[in-house]
Amino acid sequence: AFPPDDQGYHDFDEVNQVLDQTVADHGDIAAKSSVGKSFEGRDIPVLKISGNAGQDEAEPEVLFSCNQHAREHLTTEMCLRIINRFTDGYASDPAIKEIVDSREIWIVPVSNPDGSTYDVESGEYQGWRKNRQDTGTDTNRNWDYQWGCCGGSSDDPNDETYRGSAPFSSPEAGELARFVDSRVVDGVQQIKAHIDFHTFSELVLWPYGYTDADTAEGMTQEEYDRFVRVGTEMAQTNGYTPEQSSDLYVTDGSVNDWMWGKHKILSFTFEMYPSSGGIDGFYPPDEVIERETQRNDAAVDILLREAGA
Ligand SMILES: NS(=O)(=O)N[C@@H](CCC(=O)O)C(=O)O
Ligand SMILES: [Zn+2]
Repeated sequence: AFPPDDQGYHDFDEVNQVLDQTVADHGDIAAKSSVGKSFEGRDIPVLKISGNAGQDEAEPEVLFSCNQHAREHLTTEMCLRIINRFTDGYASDPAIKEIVDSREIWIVPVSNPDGSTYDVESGEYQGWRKNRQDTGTDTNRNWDYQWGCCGGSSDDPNDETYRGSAPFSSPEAGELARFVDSRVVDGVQQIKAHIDFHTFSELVLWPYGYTDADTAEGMTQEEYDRFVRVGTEMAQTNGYTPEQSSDLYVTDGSVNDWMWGKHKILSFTFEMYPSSGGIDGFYPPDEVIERETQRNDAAVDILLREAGA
């Protein structure tokens, strides 16, 4: 459970209660399932939001994933904002209804349930980042694209950016990857766009992270220019800084590089509020949740529209 002053945040059990209530209230447009189990055996929930949610329809799909890093709890609230906005708004807002009826939206509010739970269960924040496998793996260095290639991760199990013993050695990354692989239908990946939400620094990041170069194998100038255009357009709505993720620092084995490198999914990382800070930057007071999640509503709509372009 979160500390008394931060009850506005949802712990893992509370997230599952929200998801179950959402399906109970909006069963025609919301369906809950699991992408698989975490290291400690927790089901990693995914909510699908779409008209006729029970059927796989030929509509562009978009994935929003949150809380890959345990202490980045504001991101879980970001995923819950997306869920509430597109379910509660469906009956009353024609623009919301239009989007939900023409897309299949997948939301994973807690990608790292073991780490997230560990970080808060004592009632005091642990500052934990990784999963809870042995000394912890940074799942955002564990994806099987250019894994460990380029000095963008660590081979030391005690480091915060430990890449794991092998690509997808962490069940959390491996299971989410398997879910995305499963969205290849008749040879075509149905998921067209993705945001992995992180905190903090207020940035919109696009691949590749493993190299400083704009273009590389699997990324033409035209494809890069599209990332820049869409990333810049989204950043103009939330006031974040748009840049290639390697402009921040080189990362290898990141989710964005895999989503694009393997599946050509237009995949971004958003670093949310605050823009700067120390360890306290990971723990903004719950009073900012509403403002800092609604801040991304327009960017989310841009990506949902772009998925059909
Ligand atoms: N959220 S964070 O860990 O401070 N930053 C992310 C940045 C991700 C990226 O550059 O692709 C990371 O290092 O995995
Ligand atoms: Zn992060």
